[in-house]
Amino acid sequence: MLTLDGATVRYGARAVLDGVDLVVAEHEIVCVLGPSGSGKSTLLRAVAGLRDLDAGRVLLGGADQAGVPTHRRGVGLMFQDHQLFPQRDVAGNVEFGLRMRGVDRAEREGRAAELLDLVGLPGAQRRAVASLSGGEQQRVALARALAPRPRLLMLDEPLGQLDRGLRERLVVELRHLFGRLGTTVLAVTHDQGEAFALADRVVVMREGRIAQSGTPVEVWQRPASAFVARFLGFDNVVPAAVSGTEASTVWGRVPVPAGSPQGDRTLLVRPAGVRLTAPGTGLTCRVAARTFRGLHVSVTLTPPAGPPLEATFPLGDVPAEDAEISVAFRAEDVVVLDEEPRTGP
Ligand SMILES: Nc1ncnc2c1ncn2[C@@H]1O[C@H](COP(=O)(O)OP(=O)(O)OP(=O)(O)O)[C@@H](O)[C@H]1O
Repeated sequence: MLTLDGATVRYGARAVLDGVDLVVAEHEIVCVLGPSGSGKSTLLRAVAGLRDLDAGRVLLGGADQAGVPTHRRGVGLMFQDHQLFPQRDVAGNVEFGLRMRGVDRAEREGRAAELLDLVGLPGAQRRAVASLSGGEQQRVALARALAPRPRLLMLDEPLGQLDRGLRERLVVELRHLFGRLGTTVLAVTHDQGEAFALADRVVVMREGRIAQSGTPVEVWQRPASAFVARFLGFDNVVPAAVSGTEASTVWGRVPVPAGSPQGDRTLLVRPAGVRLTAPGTGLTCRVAARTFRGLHVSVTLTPPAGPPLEATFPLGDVPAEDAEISVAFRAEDVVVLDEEPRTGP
């Protein structure tokens, strides 16, 4: 459906999109994730034809899009800054793209009714945009983007403005809706929870390049690098010398899964992989902080050397603040990252 082939965009001397190769298959939902400024929006704008490439190609359905204007690319856009027309009612907004394409009135009205049903706003045609809640406006924007039946739907921070509860609900609805319609989706977000809930495949960007691409489970279980691990919120990342099923680290010896990469590496220890042991039998740490998080407690530990260690303990099994405790590591929650660590300070 969509192929980016060495896609490059420069501002001055700086490549904000740096030779990106990406393929999105028909019916696939791909979410591009990355920190602010990593080039996510630029990637979408390049695919939409809102920004020309300085090198490389964008192909849609196999056809090179160089010189093809946005409205002829057959893509639907729902962008952060792409607000609804406040002076039009809901139907006027949803039908906008169809009117531009000269679709007759009966068909426009039929399509608008169908889409408003789909997005959970049946019968809202005559409502004023200003009378809608943020979530309802987002649904109307989605119906508007879907109305012309785009071959590719592109979303930039689709749920960015909404509060967390509503976002979590809408993201599940969106995934069902796209599945039902068979829509191919390329979405951009800085919210990893949103990306993981929505996507068939997640693409993590760093400084204009793809740092990792994989299913949500693959990326979550095996971050490709310390950058990706930290971006996902894992802070227990240390250099390690791996030999067999053991690694030597600043936190002492840490068991690693069989078949892990060997030699000088970077190690990720998931917080769930830090467990309490009998006093004196493991790594002695001081409890620096505790944060209650529903069903478990996040605990920051100060080991004798090296960076703080993040652990999660079940409620009821939580050491007191300032206590000295002994911890060991569970191999199944340890990941030896594939990348070679950087040398130097
Ligand atoms: N018109 C422009 N002129 C100069 N630099 C630009 C321009 N547009 C974007 N940039 C720069 O390109 C880089 C990538 O921007 P982009 O908007 O693609 O990032 P992003 O990952 O979408 O970030 P965010 O999550 O903050 O929206 C940024 O450093 C930005 O400052």
